[in-house]
Amino acid sequence: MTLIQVDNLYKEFKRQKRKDGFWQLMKSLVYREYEMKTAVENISFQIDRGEIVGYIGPNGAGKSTTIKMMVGILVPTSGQVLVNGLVPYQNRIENARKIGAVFGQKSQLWWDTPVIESLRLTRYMYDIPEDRFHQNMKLFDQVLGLDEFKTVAVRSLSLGQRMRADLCAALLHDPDILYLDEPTIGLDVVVKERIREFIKEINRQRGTTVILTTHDMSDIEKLCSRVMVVDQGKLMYDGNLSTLKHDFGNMESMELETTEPFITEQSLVHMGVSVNAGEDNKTLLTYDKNEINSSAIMKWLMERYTVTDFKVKETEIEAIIRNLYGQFEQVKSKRQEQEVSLV
Ligand SMILES: Nc1ncnc2c1ncn2[C@@H]1O[C@H](COP(=O)(O)OP(=O)(O)OP(=O)(O)O)[C@@H](O)[C@H]1O
Repeated sequence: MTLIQVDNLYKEFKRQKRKDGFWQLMKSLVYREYEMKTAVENISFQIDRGEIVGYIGPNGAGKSTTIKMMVGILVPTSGQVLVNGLVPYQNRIENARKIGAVFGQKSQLWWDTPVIESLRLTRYMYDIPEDRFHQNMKLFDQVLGLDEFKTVAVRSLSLGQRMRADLCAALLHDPDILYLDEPTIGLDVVVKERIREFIKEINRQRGTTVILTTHDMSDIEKLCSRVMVVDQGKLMYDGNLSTLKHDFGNMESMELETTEPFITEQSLVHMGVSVNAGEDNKTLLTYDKNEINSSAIMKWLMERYTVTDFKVKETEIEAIIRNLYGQFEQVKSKRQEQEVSLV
């Protein structure tokens, strides 16, 4: 069932033109010139109830602008967003009752107030029944370990504790949708894991729909079945992680250890394998697995070396994403060609 419907969403900002040089800068203090910046360009998608969607892209791609339009903070220049059947910016209060949001570094809690008091104030604001508040607090204690710091003032919390407290505040009123902007940024691995587990648990238990932006690809791998990639305001990819990996993660590497030092031979380079020799007879071979498979490389190796250890590794999602921006158009046109030839 569709919960969020986005059609041809477009947002542009008017901003002051940047000038280089001292005199140009002085002039711009008197004569202001403006330019339009397109942040989101005709994006369309649907999100169903219960999905966990990763919304990713490089800095300045338009992620936050899209989320702000879904939350109702920003009004689109054109196009439409419907969340739970409501236009968010026209129904901000009603929409706010059904959503929870955690925006990276900004806390929604009262800075000088102990966490528990902040959460009680949130309860009051959303008119949450007393028993529901206690049930939720029990779950948050169990999964996020709130007890550790709930009497501490928000200003004295560590980043990880504050993020955990913010998540509780965002979920206290049982929202249908949880928007998370960089939920694990700056956290240590243990807290990251705890937060990911919590998000999964909430999604599993309550069917909460989660939309998250992140630069941490482990968040995507561990949480999201669906990924949307935005670049320069345009939606470049919308699909599952395995298709993304298949289309863009074609590089594989082989770590190997030999008894003798490895010598790069032209025949291997001609096979399309790049060689990176390390210390202690350890070598890293990298190749496109759509062009050559690991058994062919292994056969080549066995004929020349005594291999004492080897490990084949798929490209990590981080490397895929790094290589991916810019490659979209190629894959899109390849797909279109395939579709045309199938017709
Ligand atoms: N209020 C604003 N006024 C002018 N330009 C803006 C405004 N907000 C965003 N932009 C511009 O719109 C573009 C998209 O910004 P946005 O914050 O949505 O990107 P993002 O993908 O969230 O980036 P990041 O990963 O760095 O948070 C950027 O070029 C940004 O400079």
